[in-house]
Amino acid sequence: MSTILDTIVAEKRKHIEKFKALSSIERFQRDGFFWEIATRSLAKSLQAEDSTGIIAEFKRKSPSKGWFKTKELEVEPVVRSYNDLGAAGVSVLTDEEFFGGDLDDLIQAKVISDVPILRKDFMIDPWQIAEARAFGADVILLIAACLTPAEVKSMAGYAKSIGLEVLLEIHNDEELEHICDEVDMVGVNNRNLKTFEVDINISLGLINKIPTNKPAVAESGISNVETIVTLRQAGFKGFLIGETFMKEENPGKAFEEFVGELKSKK
Ligand SMILES: O=C(O)c1ccccc1NCC(=O)[C@H](O)[C@H](O)COP(=O)(O)O
Repeated sequence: MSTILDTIVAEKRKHIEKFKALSSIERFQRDGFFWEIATRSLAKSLQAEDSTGIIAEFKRKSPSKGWFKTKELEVEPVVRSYNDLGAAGVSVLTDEEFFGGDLDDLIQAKVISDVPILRKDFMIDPWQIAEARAFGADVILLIAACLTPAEVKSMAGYAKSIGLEVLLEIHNDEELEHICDEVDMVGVNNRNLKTFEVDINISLGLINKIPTNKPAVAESGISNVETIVTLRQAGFKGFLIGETFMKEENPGKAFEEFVGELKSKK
């Protein structure tokens, strides 16, 4: 039986074939801005002394929850709040069909912020990595469930060669084999991308198997500060949070209140 991840990846292949014909990797790299846009380090930001560790996410909809607000929800006020009020990084979903995203969201987020920007998408081709760099990303996500270990190594190697950091996402013990030197951070997705089930114990069960030189990021299903305290004690440096903020009328305000509560626990 095919899963949502299979469906997303199949659509992604079609999208890449169509758009690759319009702009090649070489063309992205020839663009005047490609090498000039300075990149920011998420790994460093997560490890800074006073970091909240929160990678706050902007997404308009998700396969598990549908639309959070409207198609028209603007990036600017939400990302400005994330940036100004304590996010260690910002994650921007760029997939249009399943998450309501847009590459323009990425470049807008980069321009109005000074924290590192993660392009969150389903990366299966180096062409998408060049595209991410051209549209202002600092970090890309590689999902182990979509790639072989050899593909992770070569795609992460290409990302590093053009100045991007790599967050590798795993979900189980088998996917630990995808971790390689070229990867900067390891994320554990608490959401089973096949069933949508979310369980924080997935992160807690894998943390001691992640190399200590790669900052670990817990992803998905984090809805309260107590969970962050638990994950931090276990060794996580980063916490990727989307729905908890995006489901609120004012995601920026929800983020501010969350960070206020987190700081009071320190
Ligand atoms: O969120 C989904 O429904 C989903 C379905 C299929 C593939 C990926 C999906 N989400 C991507 C993510 O992993 C989350 O956007 C991210 O980790 C933040 O999670 P959350 O805080 O639970 O929104």
